[in-house]
Amino acid sequence: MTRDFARFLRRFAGRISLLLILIVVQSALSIIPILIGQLVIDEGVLAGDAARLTQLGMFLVAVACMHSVTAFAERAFAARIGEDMVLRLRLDLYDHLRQQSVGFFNSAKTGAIASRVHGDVTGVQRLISGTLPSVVSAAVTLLSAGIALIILEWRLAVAVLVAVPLVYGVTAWISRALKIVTRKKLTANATLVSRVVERFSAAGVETIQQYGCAQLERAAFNVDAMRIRDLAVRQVMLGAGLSAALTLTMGVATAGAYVVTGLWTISGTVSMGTMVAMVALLARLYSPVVTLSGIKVDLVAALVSLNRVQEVLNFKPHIMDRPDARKLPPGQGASVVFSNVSFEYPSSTGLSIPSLMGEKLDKQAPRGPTLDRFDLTVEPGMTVGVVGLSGAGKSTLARLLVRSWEATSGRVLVGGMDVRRLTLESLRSTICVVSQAPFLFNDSIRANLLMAKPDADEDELVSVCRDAQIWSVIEAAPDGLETIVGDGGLQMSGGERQRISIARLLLRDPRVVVLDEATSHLDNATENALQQSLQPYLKQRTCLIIAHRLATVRHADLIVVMEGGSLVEKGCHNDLIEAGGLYTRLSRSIPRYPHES
Ligand SMILES: Nc1ncnc2c1ncn2[C@@H]1O[C@H](COP(=O)(O)OP(=O)(O)OP(=O)(O)O)[C@@H](O)[C@H]1O
Repeated sequence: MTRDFARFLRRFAGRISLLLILIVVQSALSIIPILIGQLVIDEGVLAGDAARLTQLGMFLVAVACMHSVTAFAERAFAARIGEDMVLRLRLDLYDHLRQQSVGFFNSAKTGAIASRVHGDVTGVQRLISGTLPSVVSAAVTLLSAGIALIILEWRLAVAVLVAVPLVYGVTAWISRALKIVTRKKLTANATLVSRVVERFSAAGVETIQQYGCAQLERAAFNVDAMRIRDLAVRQVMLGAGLSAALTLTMGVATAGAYVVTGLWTISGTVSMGTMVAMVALLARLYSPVVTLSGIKVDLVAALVSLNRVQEVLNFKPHIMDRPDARKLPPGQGASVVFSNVSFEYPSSTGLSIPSLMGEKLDKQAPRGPTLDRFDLTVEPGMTVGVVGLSGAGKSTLARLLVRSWEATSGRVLVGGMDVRRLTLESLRSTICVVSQAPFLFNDSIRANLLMAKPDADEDELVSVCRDAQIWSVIEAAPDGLETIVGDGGLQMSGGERQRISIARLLLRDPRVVVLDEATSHLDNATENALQQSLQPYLKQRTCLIIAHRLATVRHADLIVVMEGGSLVEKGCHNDLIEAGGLYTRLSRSIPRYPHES
């Protein structure tokens, strides 16, 4: 972790060096007035030299001016560097998370990820722009006050040093306890955020209300919140205990210094000015120690945050471009081939970071094979219907195609190339999957559409919405394309969401289209109209239509029937009905609509 942080800091080496110089100058300037104070008493006041007094006074003013200018510059510069580092860290984290596979996000809790990107990064920011400059400043003050004390009276300096191991021991012991508590508190915070994000989503609230489990949920929230309270109190008590112990040590040491230097002054060993300067320096010496002990609390918290950020940055994505990955050559259609593909969803362990997953998910075992030696060839421009019982593995085919997961054995080919040899960017711009429950972002319909083609003009948007049979709905809405779809698109009906995402697919204009129950929420008439308007579009593309409703696929060039992850039947509608197998049973068990003969 320290190595990673050092590598990260190296990117800012030039500016950090400048900051360090500013801190050193600023801290050294805070010691000079004390040394001048000694001269003021001995050479000005006690010697009765008014001219020397005035000269020293002017010198003090000059030092004060320089001190304030450097202090201001140091603060401003530290803040700038700190914020720049945080920006870099946030972008690194964002880019890294963006590359993680679907499996990573399936296993991780959304709230836990959010608290890494926001809470922990803010913790690191405090480290960089607040804690680190304070540490350096306190250390430099400590050093310069120590040197000045040795120059003034080395015997007192030695006496003071005796207290150092004691201070160090107390600090180290409490810091260890603090580190554990801080880590636990951050995890507890993430758990609470995850609960709030999930339970207070529109769908979460609806489910809780429907099943009347609000009291149970409240109790669970209370447990999480109480845990944070207890840990926060323990954290503050440890920090306060550390400060109290150190303040007591400093108080005793200062009293001792007063008595000792006072006796030396009485016996004439040191001058009055030296005594005043020594006591002032002692305060300068101890105050950084107290500051450093306080900082230790922040430092521990910030280092834990940094560790948690690094943990994410060091987690290698499971699915990424190979070094020799290529783009799919341009062309019209693209074939899709599943060649002897077997697949088993792996256990959650290793898919994501344990501290993002929570204990239960981390212990989940694999569920067994989902696809078993599956073979299918879809020629360019062909439309293939995929049907089968729920859980047969139909949607898994789509997930393997876009490489959200990788086949355990066998090969998946698009345009004749193994998907593992294609760049993810090229693969995912070639294939577009519309699922049964498409996700819309809480923004306008226009913004959701423009995701697929940011430069699409108004005519294009209207045209794809007409083809997707959603334009009449948008036109009738008071805000038209500016209508906000709500959290997850929940202010639209299921069928409207599906049609908006089909419009988005049309804008994206991929070479391979996968419609995974993409029209399942539509009434028959609307589905028919949609099929009619999509026909010319789909004819030019390679198409996989996954459906339960057999009418959706009956006109496909080929229909494949899946059972338990294997292909059990294939043919056209009439052949399959005649064969009297699973397809026929499916056709009987699903209620027929009047137009399905
Ligand atoms: N991310 C996952 N992790 C583990 N198992 C999964 C995951 N996604 C799906 N499965 C399991 O894989 C099997 C096949 O799922 P899949 O979604 O492909 O079925 P399907 O045929 O599309 O079903 P449906 O018709 O109900 O949509 C199911 O048993 C499911 O529980």
